[in-house]
Amino acid sequence: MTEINYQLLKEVIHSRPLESHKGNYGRVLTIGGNLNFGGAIIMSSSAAVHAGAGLVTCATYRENLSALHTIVPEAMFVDLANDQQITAALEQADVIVIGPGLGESSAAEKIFKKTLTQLQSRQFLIIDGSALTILSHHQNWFKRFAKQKIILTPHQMEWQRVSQIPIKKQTDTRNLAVQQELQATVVLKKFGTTIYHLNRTIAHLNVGGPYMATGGMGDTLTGIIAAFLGQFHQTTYETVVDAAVYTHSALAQKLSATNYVVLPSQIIKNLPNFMLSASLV
Ligand SMILES: NC(=O)C1=CN([C@@H]2O[C@H](COP(=O)(O)OP(=O)(O)OC[C@H]3O[C@@H](n4cnc5c(N)ncnc54)[C@H](OP(=O)(O)O)[C@@H]3O)[C@@H](O)[C@H]2O)[C@@H](O)CC1
Ligand SMILES: Nc1ncnc2c1ncn2[C@@H]1O[C@H](COP(=O)(O)OP(=O)(O)O)[C@@H](O)[C@H]1O
Ligand SMILES: [Mg+2]
Repeated sequence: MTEINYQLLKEVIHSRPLESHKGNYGRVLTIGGNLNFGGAIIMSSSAAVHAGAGLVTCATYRENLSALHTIVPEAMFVDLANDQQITAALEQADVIVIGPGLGESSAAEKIFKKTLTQLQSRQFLIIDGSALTILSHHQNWFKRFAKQKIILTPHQMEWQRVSQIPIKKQTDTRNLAVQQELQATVVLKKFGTTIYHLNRTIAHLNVGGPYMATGGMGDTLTGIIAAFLGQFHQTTYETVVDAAVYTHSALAQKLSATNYVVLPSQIIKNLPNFMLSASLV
């Protein structure tokens, strides 16, 4: 087991070459946000923009469009109810996030299955929130369609649903066994988040705390992981995932020095400054 530390950020976050453009920093597609949980996919999209993704497209329902564009005008929109638009968006993306606020309706199940079916081997897929619960009901889809480069970001209850391991019995040995069967990276979110990689290495997070316990905190993490995977290619993708998870909690910890609670939107706003500091040292 390795402890993730600040040193890792220096390996991953570099100054940008002068001759580069938005196409060099990742096309991120975020899928989610039903009527009740629109904020989740907006936070994911906004986190991706603020963590440096070159182009972010949010696939959500029309009801969320004006809120999306008010909060993060940098993000583009595709209508989650428009099959043709979704097909094209899935085709073009480098990194896909599915699940924040998606809900578990039959339409949500359909879009999850479509995403798995269309997934290309060059693409990264981050599965979070409602999509993890859908996955727990349809493990056969996952085994049939999924390719490598899939990252699951469950909290302990979502992991219980997917792995069938009760929260109290979620030890590294048991978690690793199921993760290896799934053949996906697993970011198990909790106090002391643990990341299980395909090569069986286990990375442990020793930053972050209860000031992060606000709805939307995990949704925000998905956007940071997506942006990092879209733009940082000088190390292995496992290292990039570790660096993204560390950034989310280390930044929250920094902000907690002067704030009783740290909101997802505060983390989002402070990402560019935090990343600049890491790129300079
Ligand atoms: N603003 C928005 O739009 C927001 C939208 N959201 C979206 O909502 C959707 C549903 O996601 P969800 O996580 O809220 O619900 P669910 O999957 O039922 O899990 C909760 C259950 O698990 C249990 N639990 C045990 N351990 C836990 C742990 N370590 N961390 C957390 N929970 C833990 C917990 O136990 P309890 O609280 O009862 O003690 C409870 O029984 C999803 O799409 C998400 O993206 C949210 O992000 C909020 C902001
Ligand atoms: N006590 C805590 N210590 C460390 N991290 C925490 C704590 N409480 C919450 N978090 C972090 O907040 C995030 C919560 O994720 P999640 O439950 O998926 O949130 P949501 O679905 O509401 O966006 C995770 O990254 C988790 O590690
Ligand atoms: Mg969540």
